[in-house]
Parts: sequence; C-alpha cells; structure tokens
Amino acid sequence: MNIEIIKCHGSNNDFVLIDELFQTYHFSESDRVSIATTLCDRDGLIGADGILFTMPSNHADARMRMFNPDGSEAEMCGNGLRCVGRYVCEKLDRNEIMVETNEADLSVVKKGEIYDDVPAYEVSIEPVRLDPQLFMKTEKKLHVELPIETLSEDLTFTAVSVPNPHLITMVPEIHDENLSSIGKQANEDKNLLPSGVNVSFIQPLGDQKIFVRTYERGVGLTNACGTAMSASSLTTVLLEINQLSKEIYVYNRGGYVICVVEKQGDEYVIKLRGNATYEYKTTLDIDLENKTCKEQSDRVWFEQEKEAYAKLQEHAKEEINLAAHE
Ligand SMILES: N[C@@H](CCC[C@H](N)C(=O)O)C(=O)O
Repeated sequence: MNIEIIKCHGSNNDFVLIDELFQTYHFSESDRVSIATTLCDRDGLIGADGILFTMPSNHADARMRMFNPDGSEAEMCGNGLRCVGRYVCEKLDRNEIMVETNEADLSVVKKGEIYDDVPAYEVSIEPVRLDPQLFMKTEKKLHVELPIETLSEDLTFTAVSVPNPHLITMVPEIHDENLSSIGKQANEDKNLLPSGVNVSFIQPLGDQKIFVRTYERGVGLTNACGTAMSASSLTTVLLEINQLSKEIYVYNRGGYVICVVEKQGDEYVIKLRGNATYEYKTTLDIDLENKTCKEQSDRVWFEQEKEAYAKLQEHAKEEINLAAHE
C-alpha cells in the first residue's frame, strides 16, 4: 500500500500526518493500528510520537484521529491538532477552521508568529473537566493537589481531563527517572487508572512561566505534550501560581507554547498556541502484514522551517536559563 506522509511536529512532539480527506485511502481499523505501530517505531524507517489521521467530517471542516505508538487511540492531541489544523487551513486556503475530534469540535486559528518566521496556530482545548472519576477509581469528586499513595509517598497530584486523562504534579526540579517510574507505574495500575494516564511534572520558572515534562500514555517520555501543557497551565491557575486569562509561557524539551486559561461560566476553556512545523514529506510503501515499510520517493525537506524552528529552540533555552538564575 502506497501512502503519502508529512512528518511534522509541535514543540518537537513529532507525528506522521496521513491525509484521508483529500486522498482516497481505505483503511480498516486494524490498518490504522498497524500503521501506528509500524511507522512510530523509533528503530524503524520513520519513528514518531503518534499518527495524525486527517479525515472527512460530516459537520466540521475535517476530523482528526490520533494513534499512539502502541496502537492505542487518544481522545485528543493538542500538538497534533495544530499540525492537522495547519494542513487543512492551507488546503482550504483559510486562516480558521473547525476540526472534529473524538469528544468535541475544536477551533484552529492561524495567529501570527510564535517566534521569528515560525507561524503560530491556536487551538481550543475542550471539554476541560475536573471530575477525577472520569478516569480514576476514586470516591473523590475533585482531586486537586492530593496524594496518590500507590504512586508516590511524597508528591501530590491534580487530576484533569482535557478530555484525555492527565495527572499533574508540581516539583521544585524535574528528574526524568522519577517521572518515568511514576508514569510507568500509573499506566500499569489498571485497578486505579483503567484506561491509563499521561503524567506531567511542572517546574515553576517565575511569573506566568513554567517548564513541563510529560510521560505520555502509549509512548513514554516525549519532548512535549500539548494537552499536558494545557492541563498543567490550568493546574497552576487552580493553585494560584499563575493567573486566569493571562498568557502562560510553557517551556518544554522541544521549545515552548503559550497557554491561556479562561473561565466561561463554570467551565474552563484553554487556548494552546504554538508551532506546527513540517520536517519532510515522502511516499511510503507499507506492508501492514509484515509491519515493514520502504520509501518510494526522495524526502522533500522543509529546510527553512527547520532553520527558523532551531532559532526558536535556542531562544527557549536562553529563557529557561535566565529564569533559573533569577
Ligand atoms: N502528545 C499529545 C497527546 C497524545 C495522546 C496521549 N499520549 C494520550 O494517550 O492521551 C498532545 O500533544 O496532546
């Protein structure tokens, strides 16, 4: 089966975008799972944190389905939605579209640049829910900065659904081994978290600035996770570390994004703004039965985008260092 792909990223959370909207592929559900496990494999030809299937919708401009490297499907993907949003905006020659996701139709708006020559896309993160029972076995109606003894003796966690499940923890300093071990344990404990969970550590960096590192369900440690950075921003607002309706700069291993947490009546809505950068495009011949693939054409690289993004990353590193020494 020959498939055209675009390798893209949001904050270096990298994806394979496959167009089922303007192309005529006929994938079965098991094909999508095999495509995800084959193409995301870091020891294989491509390697990625997930697959973005860009599909037709019967009421929105497009539909996004996101599959993790282990073949599981996520309810949402914030960094991925910016990439799908960019792709569809460019195809339709529009600056604003609606994308159907598994639980909501979400807006994507092209909004200036997040850094020199790096166009920004802003996506809505909804529905936002603070009911921990949506994904955790608990009697509690709210789980904000409370312990989960089976995961850690000393840390406290906040449970947020956006609408994929997140556990968020504030720490003075991030240690990957600790995050990884809690992330693994949380995803193995099906009695507590039947559908798994994304686990994030937040390190505060000062006024309206945080650093977030995430152990993603179905992946492991990634450079960044858009829904996790949105849930983390909300957590800092709930804990009165950052302010509502004001930009929060969220730094990560792959760059940074800007989040704004708004309250509309009793509901929270989060806006997530960041890059949607293309790395290259190519055509693959995929053998789904044997889970192998071959490249059918030369890669077409988006060199200028790569160079502009490298400068954003340098800038992010300087900002993190500055904040650490303030
Ligand atoms: N990296 C994504 C989230 C991808 C899904 C996640 N691993 C899950 O299973 O919930 C993002 O940018 O939000």
